[in-house]
Amino acid sequence: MKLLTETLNSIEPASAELREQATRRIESLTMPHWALGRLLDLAVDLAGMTRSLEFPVARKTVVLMAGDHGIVAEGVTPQPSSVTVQMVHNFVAGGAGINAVARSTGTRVVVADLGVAADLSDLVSAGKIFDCKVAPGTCNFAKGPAMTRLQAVASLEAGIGLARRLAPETDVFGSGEMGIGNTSPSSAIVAVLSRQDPGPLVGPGAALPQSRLAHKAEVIRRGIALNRPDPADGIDVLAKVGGFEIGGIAGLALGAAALRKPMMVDGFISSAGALIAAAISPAVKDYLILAHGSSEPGHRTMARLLGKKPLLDLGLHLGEGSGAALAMPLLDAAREVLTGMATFESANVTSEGVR
Ligand SMILES: O=C(O)c1ccc[n+]([C@@H]2O[C@H](COP(=O)([O-])O)[C@@H](O)[C@H]2O)c1
Ligand SMILES: Cc1cc2nc[nH]c2cc1C
Repeated sequence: MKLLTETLNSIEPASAELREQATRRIESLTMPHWALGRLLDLAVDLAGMTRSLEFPVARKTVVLMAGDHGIVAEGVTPQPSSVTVQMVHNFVAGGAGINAVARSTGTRVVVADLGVAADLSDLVSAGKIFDCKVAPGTCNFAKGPAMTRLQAVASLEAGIGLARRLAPETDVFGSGEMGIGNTSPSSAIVAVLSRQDPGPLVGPGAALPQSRLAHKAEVIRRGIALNRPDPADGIDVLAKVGGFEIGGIAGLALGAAALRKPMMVDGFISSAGALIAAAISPAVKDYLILAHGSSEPGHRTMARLLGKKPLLDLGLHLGEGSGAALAMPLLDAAREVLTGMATFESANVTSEGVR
């Protein structure tokens, strides 16, 4: 609890002064007013987060957190839990979607076990993954809480610990996850925090047939009614209906914010982690960038609660951090615009009528 408290105490809002300076600089650059649109909004955000007009974004790290879910016993996913550990091996071997996308954008991928229901000690001792295992899978939240409050704090602190450990070699964090069943806790989290029925917030996840969606929604509805998570207490929501990798993502967001570093949020599950972080510390939102709009239906509500517009809209629903890795080059573009463009004055371009 000490690490969490210390981290929460050191999160400050983004700098209004640096946002203002970035805005003034942009208005002096040789283009019609705000002509590079949301790329410029991104530049202002990054300046405010990092307190610099020459914000560093070169070193990008997606932290891919894996965990298993007791709720799988309720038939909410067509995939067996064993796919989680199989995919962890695939990530380490470089053969997954995230590995391909990350290679193409110069993004490093690190893998952490937050709660996989399998023995990963070989990969841990070979230094291929971080061992942050809280427990081998959550409990079934249709029958009781997914985890204890202590375990929820442990998962948050594991994410904070990863942020701290990777910070010396990271300018921008990206969130990623792998966990068969994890769209169910994610739908539960957005339902609780938006105080809505889960029905419209439930989607196919990893290809659940349309005919099973009503069952999935009913299981989640029952889990919420049974556990009664308190929407005013993010840790309680995480403990009652969350997941270990979701807690890890929330912790990564808190840790990054405390270090004044941006975190690129991937899709549906990552956004559930971001929502937990924001429920614990609203100022964390200043350090979050929403990479893309997931095609899971509940993601729109998540984006609204986070107060963010996704950068990309490509129909992605893979998870793993793939959308976060894909959006990373936009940060380089934002930096180059702010630092590399000529001003009206330096380039001798008439600014009348455009400012
Ligand atoms: O991030 C997303 O937008 C996303 C949307 C749908 C599915 N996923 C991935 O699919 C898995 C969870 O799906 P499910 O159906 O088993 O709950 C998990 O490993 C996620 O990484 C991810
Ligand atoms: C193969 C596979 C890869 C994934 N990556 C993220 N979730 C996944 C789910 C499955 C089933």
